[in-house]
Amino acid sequence: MATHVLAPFNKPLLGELEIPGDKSISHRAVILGSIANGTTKVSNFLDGEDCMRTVKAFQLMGVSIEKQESTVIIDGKGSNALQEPLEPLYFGNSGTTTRLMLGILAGLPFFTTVYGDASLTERPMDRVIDPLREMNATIDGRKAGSYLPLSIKGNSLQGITYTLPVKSAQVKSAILLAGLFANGETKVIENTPTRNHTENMLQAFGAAISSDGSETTITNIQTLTATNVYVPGDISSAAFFLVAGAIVPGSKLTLKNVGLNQTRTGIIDVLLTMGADLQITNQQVSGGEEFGDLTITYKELNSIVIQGEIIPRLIDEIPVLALLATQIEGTTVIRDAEELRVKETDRINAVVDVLTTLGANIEATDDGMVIHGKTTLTGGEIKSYNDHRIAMMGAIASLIAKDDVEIDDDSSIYISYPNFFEHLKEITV
Ligand SMILES: O=C(O)C1=C[C@@H](OP(=O)(O)O)[C@@H](O)[C@H](O)C1
Ligand SMILES: C=C(OP(=O)(O)O)C(=O)O
Repeated sequence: MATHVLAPFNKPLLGELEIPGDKSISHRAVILGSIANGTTKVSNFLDGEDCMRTVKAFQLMGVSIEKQESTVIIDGKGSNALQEPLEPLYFGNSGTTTRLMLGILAGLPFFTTVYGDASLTERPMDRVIDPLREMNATIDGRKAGSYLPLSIKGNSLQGITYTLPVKSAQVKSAILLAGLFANGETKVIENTPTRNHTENMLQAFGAAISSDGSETTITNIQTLTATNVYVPGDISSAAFFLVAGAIVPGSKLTLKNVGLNQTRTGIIDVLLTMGADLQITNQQVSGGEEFGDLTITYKELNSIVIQGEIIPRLIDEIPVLALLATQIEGTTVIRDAEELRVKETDRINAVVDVLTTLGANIEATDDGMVIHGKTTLTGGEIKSYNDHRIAMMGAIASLIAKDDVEIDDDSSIYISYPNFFEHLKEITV
């Protein structure tokens, strides 16, 4: 537990940052590299706690995975070479590890038990377990198999057609990964598009997958072929510094090599609709994933309503977008974001609590929040709720606060952005 006191800064933020690798893509690179045949080299891998849970899980199943700084080398020998782990798999705080691994473990011919920390233990897993059971998976656990700890007895799986009842890329991914081991065709239909990194990476590893953006179909081809993966910077991490640049007068920040996959760029659309001065340069593509440099220059913004299809494209950015809204004249409304209630904490309540403590005018609704700006933020003692995105939102708020902001515990930040405070220091000199 590490308390962190941040003094107000209130001077322009200037500089250039290389944002660490994307968390979602890093998880998927380890998963597919571990079940493929051949050597997968993953560069710019996110060395965060969550992604290391995925690495450790495969190491316990006998896969050789070596890490040299931000490069990870996976010696894949195909899914048949995976071994029954001798101990329960610990997934820490990582929802992505848990849900994607359930899709893999359901089709492997051995027994596994999985568990997590207090937060993960309260997050719903029935959203993944229900469709996997339809595919003939044998999964059991607490509350009729809806919550961790869980046990999984690998089975021969059957393909299904499944329409997602929740807007979740983790659920979609779990079903598609199980589809790699299933007989026949597995089809996932989503009414609102969610991040498509699993589909892109399965394609890059040679899977038999096709997608029109709302219907994705996969068939079992027995083997995936290793390929090298470059992980672009995580736009969900870049979001903290995009907002920092947008709320501190006089700032100009460039964020290099940030992932620009269209299913993730909701924050860019929101900033542009609000009238931000945001430039995108050096656009490139690798492994089906777009990336480029983002430059944000401070400018007064307009309040807007954020709702509907854009929500899954910025779901993890909502805490810091709420902070942004406190610095905009008028009322910003966020709707259709009920998924925030089942993240690392109930992020609607956590955001409202933290920003209210700092003097903002913000109300929670069932599926979002309403923020009336512009308010001067005071300092104060805030709770991080053990949630990395809440802790980082609080740290960014301190830049414009009138007094010190004390975060009760900043250790969760290692989950997704281990060098966050170094970056904050770099631009506040
Ligand atoms: O698939 C992924 O990598 C993720 C999907 C999202 O969760 P849901 O699928 O639960 O919406 C997101 O919030 C999470 O940080 C990462
Ligand atoms: C929700 C998140 O991650 P996960 O679901 O993997 O715990 C997140 O990183 O904001």
